[in-house]
Amino acid sequence: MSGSSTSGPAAVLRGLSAVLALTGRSCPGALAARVATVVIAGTAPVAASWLLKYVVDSLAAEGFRASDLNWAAAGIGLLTILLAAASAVSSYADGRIRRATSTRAQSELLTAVNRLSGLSKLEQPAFHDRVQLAVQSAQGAERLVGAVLQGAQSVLTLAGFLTSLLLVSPTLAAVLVVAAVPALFAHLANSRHRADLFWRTSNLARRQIFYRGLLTDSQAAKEIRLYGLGGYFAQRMRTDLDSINGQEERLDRRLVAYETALAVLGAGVSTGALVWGVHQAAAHVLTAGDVSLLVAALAGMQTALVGLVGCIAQSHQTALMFSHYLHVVQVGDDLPAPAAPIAPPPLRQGLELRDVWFRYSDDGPWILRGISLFVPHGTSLAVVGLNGAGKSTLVKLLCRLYDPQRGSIHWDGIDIRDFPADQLRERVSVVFQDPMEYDLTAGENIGLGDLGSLHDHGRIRAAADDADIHTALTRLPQGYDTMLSRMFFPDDTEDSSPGVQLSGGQWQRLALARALMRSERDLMILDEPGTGLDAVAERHVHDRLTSLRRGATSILVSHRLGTVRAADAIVVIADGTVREAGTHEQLMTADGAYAELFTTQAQGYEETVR
Ligand SMILES: Nc1ncnc2c1ncn2[C@@H]1O[C@H](COP(=O)(O)OP(=O)(O)OP(=O)(O)O)[C@@H](O)[C@H]1O
Repeated sequence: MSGSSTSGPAAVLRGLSAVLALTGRSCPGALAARVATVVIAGTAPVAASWLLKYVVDSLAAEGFRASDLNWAAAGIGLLTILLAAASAVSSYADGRIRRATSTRAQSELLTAVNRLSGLSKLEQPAFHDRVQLAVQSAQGAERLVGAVLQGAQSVLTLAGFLTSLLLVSPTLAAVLVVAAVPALFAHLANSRHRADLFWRTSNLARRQIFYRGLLTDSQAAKEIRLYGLGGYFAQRMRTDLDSINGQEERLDRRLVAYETALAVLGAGVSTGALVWGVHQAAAHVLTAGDVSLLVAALAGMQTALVGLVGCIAQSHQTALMFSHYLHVVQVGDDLPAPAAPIAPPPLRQGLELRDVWFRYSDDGPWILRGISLFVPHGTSLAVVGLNGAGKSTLVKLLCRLYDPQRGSIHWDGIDIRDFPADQLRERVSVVFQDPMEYDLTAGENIGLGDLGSLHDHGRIRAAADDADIHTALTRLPQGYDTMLSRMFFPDDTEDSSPGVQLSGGQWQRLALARALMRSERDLMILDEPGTGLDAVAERHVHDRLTSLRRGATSILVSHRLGTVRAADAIVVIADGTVREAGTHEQLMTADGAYAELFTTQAQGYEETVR
């Protein structure tokens, strides 16, 4: 991050105005109430000190009558009541602002992240850091509002006391203002350093959260214990924390020197002013009331100045941090939107890849190097190849989670970049190689495949049947309503017993059922749907999928060559290119890479059986 572009005054002002606008949108009523309390709390101390001066001068005057002071005493009492009420109202309004602003900021942030159509931004570590800082600043947005309001209150108090002091002694007022200038700049510099430090250490902070997650995650616990990795990861977390703490410590140490010097300067100025005031009163240049006003102004101005400097520093720092939030909510989509978007039509001719080249980053290796192939409508294509050949990458390109750098993918002859990505995905059903395991009920885990049918028990059950998981789900304690989580309880139930966990193969079948909620879509893509299934389940699921895919356009990625031989066409991907293509029989006759893979697998089975 360049320091100048994101930590200059322009960035601070951008952050400030964005947070105030956000608060205005989130809770205008509470903000208005809080502004009213600022006016009361900012001006009441000044008004009280003038009333006090009047009382003291009256007491010292000849022929003073106690009844003359009744209104002044009542005024001081009223101000005290007003201040107390303002304090209570401001606590309440602050609570509302905190809840509304933080909720709105976080929801706008997540909406922005979710607007990214592709995966590439989310896979960049720097963007990750920004999102993490943005989440922190979204949660702390209300602190910035609080600091700005507190600052405004201090400005009002300062202005009031400054005017009062100007009436007593313009020189003294000028000395007090000049004494505050170094404090202001020191705090501003400090907050800029702090914001830079946050950014510099965000990678370390993210990593130590990762280690902490590993050490407390039940999924990771097996390997961590088996390989004895606990101490190792704890040590790495410690090293990262030490590094962050070391950098913070150095900054804090610099601050001690600053703050001591500033406190001594402030105390010196106040003491000098007081001594001067007493001498002036002794010489009858100032009245006793003037001295009481001077004492109140000195105390009030010191407090307001410290408050103002603190608020500026805090809002400066928080506003700079807020630039990360603004960066994320304003981030452009990682997939270019089509200039003239077309709604994807039902697939009728087929899907075609024309000389597709792809790599994950500009300086990374090419993963796909000129892939060309055609999947006619209503046929099945199987994709096979060694680990890392680029099969899953191809699947992700077909879903437009990335765009190829060269070449194009066509849906009935139309470049898929001309479709809005979400509309293309509406026409596709996919089981990814690493499907999600949602901490939700079994029924929801399936229904999520088609949100519109989330509560359609008939369809959910049919999909579970097709994925051969229905019977297992009915045996769960609450059937389809069983929570598949050890962390959360189901909503809207009295039941607070923890949910259950499924086996790896059962989760895999659940993911398959989720995809089958969309089985009527134009294109079905299955990336290793058999991983984790036992032999009986695999046979069963495979037969079911074969019949479901019949007449539909489908792409199946699999290492189990027994399951791909029925496909209408098979391609072998190697080194990012199509090494071979044809039917099972053609490829076996060609005696090339496919035949070698197939024979090796078949021999493995035969040897096992023997
Ligand atoms: N998000 C990513 N960022 C960078 N490189 C990636 C990413 N995903 C995959 N790769 C790289 O792309 C190459 C192809 O990966 P891909 O997952 O497409 O292979 P695959 O053929 O599906 O392998 P497997 O049979 O093991 O599932 C690998 O070298 C992998 O390291």
